[in-house]
Amino acid sequence: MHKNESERAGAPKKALITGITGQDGAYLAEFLLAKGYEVHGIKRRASLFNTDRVDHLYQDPHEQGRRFFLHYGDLADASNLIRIIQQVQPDEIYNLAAQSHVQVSFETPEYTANVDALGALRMLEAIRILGLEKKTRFYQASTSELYGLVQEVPQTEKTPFYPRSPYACAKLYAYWITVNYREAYGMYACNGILFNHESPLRGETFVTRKITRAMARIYLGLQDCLYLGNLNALRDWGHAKDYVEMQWLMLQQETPDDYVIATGEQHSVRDFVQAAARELGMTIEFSGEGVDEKGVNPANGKTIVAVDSRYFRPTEVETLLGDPSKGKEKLGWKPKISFRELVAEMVRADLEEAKKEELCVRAGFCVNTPQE
Ligand SMILES: Nc1nc2c(ncn2[C@@H]2O[C@H](COP(=O)(O)OP(=O)(O)O[C@H]3O[C@H](CO)[C@@H](O)[C@H](O)[C@@H]3O)[C@@H](O)[C@H]2O)c(=O)[nH]1
Repeated sequence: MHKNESERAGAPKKALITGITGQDGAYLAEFLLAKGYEVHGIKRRASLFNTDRVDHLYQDPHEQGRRFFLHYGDLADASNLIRIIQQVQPDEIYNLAAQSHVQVSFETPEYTANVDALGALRMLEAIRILGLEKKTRFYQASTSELYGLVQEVPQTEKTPFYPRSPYACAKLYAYWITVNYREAYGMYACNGILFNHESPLRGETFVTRKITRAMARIYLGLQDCLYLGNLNALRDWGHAKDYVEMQWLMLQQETPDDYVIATGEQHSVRDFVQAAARELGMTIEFSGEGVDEKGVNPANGKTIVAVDSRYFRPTEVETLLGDPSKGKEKLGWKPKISFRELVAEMVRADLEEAKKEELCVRAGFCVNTPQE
């Protein structure tokens, strides 16, 4: 495996993670700290802390031998990125920050392009401006959304792209600029084409977390109904914890390359709802086919899942299925956590959250939890 300057000098390797407060950032930071890295993360300034996912990694600035550092920054701010990279002198950069919600990108296309497309360019340019092309390895969080209107099943590193949202169009630029800087300047830059990856740390408005959170709340009587969009959408869902290992592996090779990260297994949104319900011992039925179908609880005849067209996208990605053979062969990687285990873990975690909420409600503390 590749050894760099820092390791040869006996110092810990340094990693810089953009998007460290997100799901993947948190798992990756934990993973790299366990490997002995010094980990630096960039977080955006907000009026709330927004560091819940990495709070357990926080080290008091007065402690000696700290290996975890957070810096204020933003992918829209080039001079700030240059300053942080100059200060940290990272061996590896993981560019995970993004406006990552596909539906939201239809409402904020320009912002999404600025952060997701130009943000990647700003990072690559910063490395070049600082003359770190030979030192700093770069990972770009690319996405299966690039395949959009799929041209081939399953999708591999060679499948043509057909983006279907402002988000995917921005990510298409980021993918190609990463390839271009690799070819033009000999940089060690890689794209991980990640299929959907979930966990209890997933944001609440992505469909899996929305489902597990709602089912747990319905189970405890805190919510009546779950409104969803396209129940027929098919996704290749893996566990985020498995996928961050692959992100790291990509930067440890002799030569840089692009890889699909996926499970090779596909399920529909409807399957996910049913799997979550099963974990809670709830049986729901979807009556009839088509978009107006309703999930009914046979125990009391109540509708617990209903379709709301508000969640339909102007252009939908109907089906995604990845072929991770290249990563398996070249990097010796394979996902360890099954679909069933993923759903079970998410449901368990959300049931714990819902129980806390129930306790507050019963004790008279009114919490108005959003149900988006
Ligand atoms: N969010 C959401 N999606 C819904 C809903 N109902 C149905 N869906 C469908 O569920 C599918 C998955 O939606 P998301 O969980 O929002 O994820 P995504 O659009 O596939 O994008 C995620 O995965 C990409 C990797 O392929 C990532 O690149 C992207 O950032 C995001 O994490 C989509 O087809 C969406 O239309 C709903 O109520 N909410």
